Amino acid sequence: MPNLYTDLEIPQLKISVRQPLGLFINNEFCPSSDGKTIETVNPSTGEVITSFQAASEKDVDKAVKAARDAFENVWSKTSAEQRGIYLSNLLKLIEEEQETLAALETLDAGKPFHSNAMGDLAQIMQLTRYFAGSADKYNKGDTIPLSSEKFAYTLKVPFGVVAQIIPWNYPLAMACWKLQGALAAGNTLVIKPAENTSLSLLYFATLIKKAGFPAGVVNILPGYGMLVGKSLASHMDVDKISFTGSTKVGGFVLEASGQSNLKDVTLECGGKSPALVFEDADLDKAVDWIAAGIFYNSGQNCTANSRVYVQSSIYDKFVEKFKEIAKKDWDVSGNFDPFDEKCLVGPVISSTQYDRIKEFIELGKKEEKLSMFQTSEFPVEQAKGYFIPPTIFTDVPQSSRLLQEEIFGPVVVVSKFENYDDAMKLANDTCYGLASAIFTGDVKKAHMFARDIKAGTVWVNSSNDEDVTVPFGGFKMSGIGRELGQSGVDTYLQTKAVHVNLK
Ligand SMILES: NC(=O)C1=CN([C@@H]2O[C@H](COP(=O)(O)OP(=O)(O)OC[C@H]3O[C@@H](n4cnc5c(N)ncnc54)[C@H](O)[C@@H]3O)[C@@H](O)[C@H]2O)C=CC1
Ligand code: BAL
Repeated sequence: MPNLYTDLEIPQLKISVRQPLGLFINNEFCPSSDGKTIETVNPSTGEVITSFQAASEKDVDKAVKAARDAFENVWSKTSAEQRGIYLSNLLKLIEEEQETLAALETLDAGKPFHSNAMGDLAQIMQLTRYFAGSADKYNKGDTIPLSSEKFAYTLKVPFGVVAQIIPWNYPLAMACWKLQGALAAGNTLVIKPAENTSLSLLYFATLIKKAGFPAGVVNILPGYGMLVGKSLASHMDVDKISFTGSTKVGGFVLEASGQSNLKDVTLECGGKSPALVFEDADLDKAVDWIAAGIFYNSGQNCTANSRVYVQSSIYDKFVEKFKEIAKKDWDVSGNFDPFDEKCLVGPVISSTQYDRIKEFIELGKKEEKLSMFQTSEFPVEQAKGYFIPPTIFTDVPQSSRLLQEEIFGPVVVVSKFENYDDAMKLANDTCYGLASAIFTGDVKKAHMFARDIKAGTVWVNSSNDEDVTVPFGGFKMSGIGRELGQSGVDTYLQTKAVHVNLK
């Protein structure tokens, strides 16, 4: 029998974590059926932390069956109020264990503990509170009068077994964006964390069990995307799938649904979100928001404002201030321990992502010969892990690959525009439509922008300050469907129409 737990020491916080390493099926940790494991690496040091069990197709069948049995026999008979009570129990446990959960995010995903990791936990607690309260509120249908002898009503019913595929940039937060709403709506779940960030969700499984959720309601299957993710997407007994990750894999998930049982699909995919700065904006505030909107989480945000367009009259001033703030507030140099309070920009997630981002930087510098500023020397000689200094490319043409493709790192492109029409044309010229931001003192221009931009989220005089009560999702190739807010429950419910004949 393989070891299904290990003790992880985190000396910076003086804590030791009893870390589960198995698949979580029917409220028990178990080994994978074929004995395969995956090593997970600390991105701030490049060192292996531990290895965990990697699910096989057989394990996928086992987890889906557990979820199906739990749905048919227990969860579909559990009242909405009781579902809310389980979620409230979970909230209490998350509150008690927030430091441990955040520490695992720092260890496994490299997130600066005090800012990013604890920030993720704050959001997770808020959304768990929100969805606990929503379990008995958003599952109501309508009555539709038809004639004196006929009426119809609608029932909002859960799909049944829902699969969820999670990315590595917000391992626990993205899982919770999906998990809590789906449970509030009355579904049972099989969740696959990303292969490089599975530890926090496996630890979270222990809280699911302690909170009292019946066996089989939540099943967690660490493993490879090409195997576990693919098998869930094409599984004949999964009723709905929700995915967050690259647009390319989102397409595969949609295709797998079409080739199997037409399961309902929600996709949260990539982005190349624009931020527009007009000459009537408060420039200092715009610079602060835009720097945070690209450099927070080392730029690994689907909504990162990775394209910045600035009105030509203030362009030079903006660029000067932007470089200053990047250097002052977001530099990587000097602190490579994400548990240290002074570390604000952590490493990127993996050597693969590091190499990918480095290639983009080389492309901009050498092939496209763009003007580039970095807050410190790159490669960062003193760092063992995957640290990339904030990088700003200026005067970038619209055709540049750096401006069109999602880089998913602390790399931003800045360009000029002359007037509103010019700016809108540039801002909408992309296959993505996830988020957008405008900085202006003119309220009319702000509302025109909200009308004209093709994006699922619009920020007026701010950026990347999402709230769990507000729906989130993309236009165009950024996704299908919405999460968070009431949509976070609605997306896990389907409508049944009942026609009643009184004659
Ligand atoms: N929108 C977002 O939040 C995210 C966007 N990305 C984008 O994707 C790029 C590449 O990162 P990757 O790790 O390769 O992203 P990815 O899209 O491959 O990974 C996301 C999740 O999908 C799973 N997956 C992979 N192949 C699958 C398949 N065939 N069927 C079902 N599930 C599958 C992975 O195991 C992981 O859990 C990033 O540079 C970034 O541009 C990555 C992560 C999150
Ligand atoms: N900001 C949370 C969504 C994402 O970046 O993946």
